Amino acid sequence: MRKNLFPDPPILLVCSEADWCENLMDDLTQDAGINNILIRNDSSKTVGLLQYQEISLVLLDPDTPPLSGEDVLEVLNYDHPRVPVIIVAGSNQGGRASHWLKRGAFGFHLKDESRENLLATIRKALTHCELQRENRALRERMLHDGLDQPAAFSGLVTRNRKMISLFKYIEAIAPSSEPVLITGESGVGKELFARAIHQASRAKGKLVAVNAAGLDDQAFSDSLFGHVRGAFTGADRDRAGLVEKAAGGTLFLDEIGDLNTASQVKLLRLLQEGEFFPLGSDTLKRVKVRMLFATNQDLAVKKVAGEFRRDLYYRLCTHHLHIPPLRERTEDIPLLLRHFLQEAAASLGKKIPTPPEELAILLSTYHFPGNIRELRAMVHNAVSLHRSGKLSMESFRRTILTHTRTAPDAGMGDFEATLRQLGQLPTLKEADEMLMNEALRRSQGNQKIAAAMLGISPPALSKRRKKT
Ligand SMILES: Nc1ncnc2c1ncn2[C@@H]1O[C@H](COP(=O)(O)OP(=O)(O)OP(=O)(O)O)[C@@H](O)[C@H]1O
Repeated sequence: MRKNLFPDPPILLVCSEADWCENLMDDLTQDAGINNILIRNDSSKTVGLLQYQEISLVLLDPDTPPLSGEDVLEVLNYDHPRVPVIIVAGSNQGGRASHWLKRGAFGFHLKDESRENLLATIRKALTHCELQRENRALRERMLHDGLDQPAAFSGLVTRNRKMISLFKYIEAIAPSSEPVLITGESGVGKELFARAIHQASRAKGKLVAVNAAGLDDQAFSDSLFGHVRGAFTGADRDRAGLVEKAAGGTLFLDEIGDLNTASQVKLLRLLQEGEFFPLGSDTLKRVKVRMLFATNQDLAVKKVAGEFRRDLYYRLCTHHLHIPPLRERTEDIPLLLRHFLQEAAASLGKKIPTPPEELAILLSTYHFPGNIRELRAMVHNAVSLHRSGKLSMESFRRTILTHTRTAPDAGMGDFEATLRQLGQLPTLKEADEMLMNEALRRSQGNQKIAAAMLGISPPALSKRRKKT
């Protein structure tokens, strides 16, 4: 069976010291799972090879004959500017780091230095290349309209432009192994996005989801990394964790903003090194798994407050999707309404009810703190109450009215703040008129809905409008 090769495309090692090359290859395979390396002991073959073979990065010993290291580096930088070159030099080059960096090398290491530093630079260069590749793919994708894999997004109902751009972004980054952070208010569809990323990645492994909320460090480590027999009371046999179950696939960690600080350290190690210790074991395990994270909290604020590690924060943000709340994409409401009417009717074994035309308008006036989950619940509730004829708007009205009047975040704080900033207040008559106009604008001219928003009856609204 063909082994999984990493990285893909390979690393090119240009060096004529065969023993050193072999040692380095062993170390890279053991310490970083790097098993795709080409070796050339003749520097004149380097440039030619890159003409027909894609290469991730070049490790160049500048003393490899017959060309000078400076010449090879110059040609590589000129002809293949996207391929980073790391100089790995003999001790005769000690103290010449700035010489090589000024000439465009990505990094400089002496052969007899610790491997750890070299490994860190290689990892950095590989990430750099991957991000560059994704940026190019992203740019190309933005220029094209359609989606390559519409099936991956079939569960996400939308016609909003921002959402479609997010789908395109996902297609561009789906093949990458970098983490993705999905943010957005509760109920906007973060889990559905995680599923779409997994599907678009065409990964062979499974999608495994875990919720980090309420997990202490022991529960987190046990869930993710598993344990060995005797690790704690009751651990009567070895048990694999979710990371292993997701190997070759995707691990989706929801509510990442709630992760305790001890677990944050372990997660960072998993992300950076792909390594972890099962509970009670001192044997490192290594897996390849794509990691997705979701939260409805502002991680930047948590980072500043010292509740979320800075290094982990920056690692998570490599790719970031922010899903807009439903109130910012009201054009989706009619589509979602139809979708959930069909879903609810099917699950309740009823005929799909016809909604009144003004239902979508009523819904678009509401701020939906619970987003799509809230809309779904409203529709399921209305369909379960429905007997025959047109769908009644009553249950929708009641929910909206209750939430609008009682919600602490119904926008009244903003309104008061705006009022305080006004130099001159409007007269009561002017304020009356402005409010009525705004309600009618939001309700697309529907008097009944506008009146409900203002807390008066439709005849009262009509009377007041005649007076102004
Ligand atoms: N665009 C959409 N089309 C169809 N259904 C959707 C869409 N977005 C969300 N939903 C549905 O809304 C509900 C909530 O979605 P989901 O669980 O993905 O939200 P979330 O952002 O992960 O929420 P939370 O932050 O509370 O975990 C689910 O039933 C989901 O199927």
